[in-house]
Amino acid sequence: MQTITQKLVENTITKRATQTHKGSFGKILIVGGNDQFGGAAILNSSAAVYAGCGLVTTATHPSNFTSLHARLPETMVIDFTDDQAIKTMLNKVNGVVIGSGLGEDSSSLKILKFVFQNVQSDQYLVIDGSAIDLIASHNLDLPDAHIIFTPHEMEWQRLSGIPIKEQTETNNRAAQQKLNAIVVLKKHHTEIYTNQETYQLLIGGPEMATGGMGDTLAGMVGAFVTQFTDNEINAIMSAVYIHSFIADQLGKTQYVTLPHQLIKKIPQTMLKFSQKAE
Ligand SMILES: NC(=O)C1=CN([C@@H]2O[C@H](COP(=O)(O)OP(=O)(O)OC[C@H]3O[C@@H](n4cnc5c(N)ncnc54)[C@H](OP(=O)(O)O)[C@@H]3O)[C@@H](O)[C@H]2O)[C@@H](O)CC1
Ligand SMILES: Nc1ncnc2c1ncn2[C@@H]1O[C@H](COP(=O)(O)OP(=O)(O)O)[C@@H](O)[C@H]1O
Ligand SMILES: [Mg+2]
Repeated sequence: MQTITQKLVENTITKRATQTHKGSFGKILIVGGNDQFGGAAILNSSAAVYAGCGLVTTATHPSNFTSLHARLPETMVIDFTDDQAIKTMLNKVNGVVIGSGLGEDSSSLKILKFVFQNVQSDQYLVIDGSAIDLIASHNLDLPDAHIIFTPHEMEWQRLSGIPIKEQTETNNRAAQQKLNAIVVLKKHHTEIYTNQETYQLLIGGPEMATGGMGDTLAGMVGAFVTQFTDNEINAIMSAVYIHSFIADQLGKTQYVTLPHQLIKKIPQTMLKFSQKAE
């Protein structure tokens, strides 16, 4: 298992070129946040915007529109049951983040299936939270896309069938190969399984154990893979590293670190890393 190093992150978060515009830094569609879990959509979307994604559109339950806009005027919104609006957005974006707070009822399942039917093979597809559980419980086929799963240990148990106590590198790798997707297995010392290699995060800690912390990471991963397109694996590792790096910094003066506080620190942390590249 290889360690994710600070050097890798410094070399991934490069200085922005001047001859660019918002379309140069990724366009993503976030699909999540039902009427119970609106906070997940807010955290997903905020993390993506603060992590530098050029254009973010959030497909969510309409009851979340006002609170989302009040917290994050930078995002655009659509009703997540509006198939035509979703289809139009899927023709414009280069990445999708689906599942945080999506819920698991029949409406959530319909939305997930519709996105799977319409996502394009060259798009990044980050699958988190409820979407992972829906795939597991309904045995859904995966679409042709650049798929990145972000399960916590229980979600991974549901998806892979491997009980948490048996989630060894060998067992996890076998399940990852079957899925043929990148797996970010979130836990203390998160592990990332790619087709070639396993990477481990050695930073982060229990100050991060607050609901919404994974929703935040999913938004960051979406923003990084669509923005730092030279190397998708380095982009994912950088998102995972910076997420925990900020939490550790905040953890020096706070007993717990809240997802919305972490999100606010993303831009200044990215600047610091971008100034250190060789
Ligand atoms: N503000 C919002 O809108 C929020 C919305 N959210 C959304 O809610 C949806 C449901 O997601 P979820 O993660 O809350 O529920 P679920 O998948 O049942 O997992 C919990 C079960 O797994 C177990 N467990 C074992 N190991 C674990 C581990 N390493 N990490 C975590 N859990 C672990 C755990 O064990 P226990 O706590 O009982 O010891 C428990 O039995 C999802 O769409 C998500 O995006 C949340 O983000 C919260 C903020
Ligand atoms: N004790 C811990 N040590 C390190 N990281 C942790 C710890 N507890 C939680 N985290 C991190 O917080 C995030 C939690 O993700 P998740 O359970 O999906 O949250 P949520 O669904 O509530 O947003 C993961 O990135 C996980 O690695
Ligand atoms: Mg989660």
